[in-house]
Parts: sequence; structure tokens; C-alpha cells
Amino acid sequence: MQDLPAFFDKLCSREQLASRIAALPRPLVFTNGVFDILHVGHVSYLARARALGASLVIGLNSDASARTLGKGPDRPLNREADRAAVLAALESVSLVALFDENMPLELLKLVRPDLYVKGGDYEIESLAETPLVRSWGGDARALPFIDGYSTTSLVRRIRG
Ligand SMILES: Nc1ncnc2c1ncn2[C@@H]1O[C@H](COP(=O)(O)OP(=O)(O)OP(=O)(O)O)[C@@H](O)[C@H]1O
Ligand SMILES: O=P(O)(O)O[C@@H]1O[C@H]([C@H](O)CO)[C@@H](O)[C@H](O)[C@@H]1O
Repeated sequence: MQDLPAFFDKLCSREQLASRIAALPRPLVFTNGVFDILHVGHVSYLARARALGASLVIGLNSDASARTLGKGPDRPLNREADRAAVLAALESVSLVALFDENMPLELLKLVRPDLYVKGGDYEIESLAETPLVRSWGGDARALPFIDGYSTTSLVRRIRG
């Protein structure tokens, strides 16, 4: 594709990560997920996350990684490059980096965010990410869950 929109610059390879992270304003907020079909729960959550800092980095599960999470045999429906581009188009998002592991721990060690967030569908104190981020003086917080919105329920409705 030629003449890509500017938001494609927010997609970041592992090789570029250190220099791109160093250039972002702090405090830096980090979250991760699959974000298969974007919905109002996601975009509200990401806007709230961004408002807690000066930049927001997304760790995005690769397709291979997402397939291990038990969301269904045909998930993710959107490929990683497409999920990354949709997130990058959001004003709230500063950078999107893929991760291939089951959990984003190696990526977190490279980014070293000031704040780690997940939605209220997670018990933040029980996540392995929480003590890791606190080990360098950062913190972790759960953000409000907006009831009635999930990719899985959307897929069920579309399929009748
Ligand atoms: N309705 C919602 N309100 C607030 N945050 C949400 C909501 N849905 C998802 N999130 C957050 O967005 C991030 C990505 O979530 P995820 O991709 O699992 O969305 P999902 O819609 O729950 O998908 P799925 O149904 O496939 O599990 C997670 O950190 C999650 O906590
Ligand atoms: O989109 P999801 O399913 O909310 O994202 C998952 O979050 C997990 C969480 O960080 C607990 O460790 C993570 O391990 C998984 O790889 C997905 O990103």
C-alpha cells in the first residue's frame, strides 16, 4: 500500500522499540490485549488509560499468541496487522507493539511503563504483570468495565 495514513507510524517493531519508547512523553501507560473487533468498551477504556498519563503504548497479541487464549477456534477474526492499524488510528494510542508470548512480560520489561492497566474484567492484584511493573517503581490499576460490550458477544449476535 502506498501513501499510508500517518497513523501507521505508530506501529512499532521490536527492533525500533527502545528508541521509540525513549521518545515518548512520560508518564507512560501500558496495556495489552487482543482487541479483535473494536467496540465502545475498548475505546472508552483506552481513552481513560491515556488520560492517566502522557502516552499510551499497546501490547497487541500476535495472531499465534491470541490463538492460545481459548477465545474460540476461529479467533482472532481480524489479523494482527489489521488489529494493530485500527488501534493505531485512535487518538488515545501512542504506539502499538506486537508480542508473541502468552503474557506480555518480556515486552513490559522493555517498555518499563509508569502505569500498567487492564479492564475491570481482570483482578489486577492477581496478574503477573502487576508485581513486575511495581518492581521498577511503576503501578498497576484496573479501569471500569463497561457492561454489555465484548467481542465475543458481538460475534455471537452477528452469527445469530
Ligand atoms: N466492555 C469493556 N469495558 C472496559 N474495558 C474492556 C471492555 N472489554 C474489554 N476491555 C478491556 O480491553 C482490553 C482488551 O480486551 P479484549 O480484547 O479481551 O476484549 P473483549 O471484547 O473482552 O474480547 P473477547 O470477548 O474476545 O474476550 C482488556 O484489557 C479488557 O480489560
Ligand atoms: O484481550 P485480553 O484477552 O484481555 O488480553 C489478554 O490479557 C492477558 C492479561 O494481561 C493477563 O496476563 C494476557 O496474558 C494475554 O496475552 C492477553 O493479552
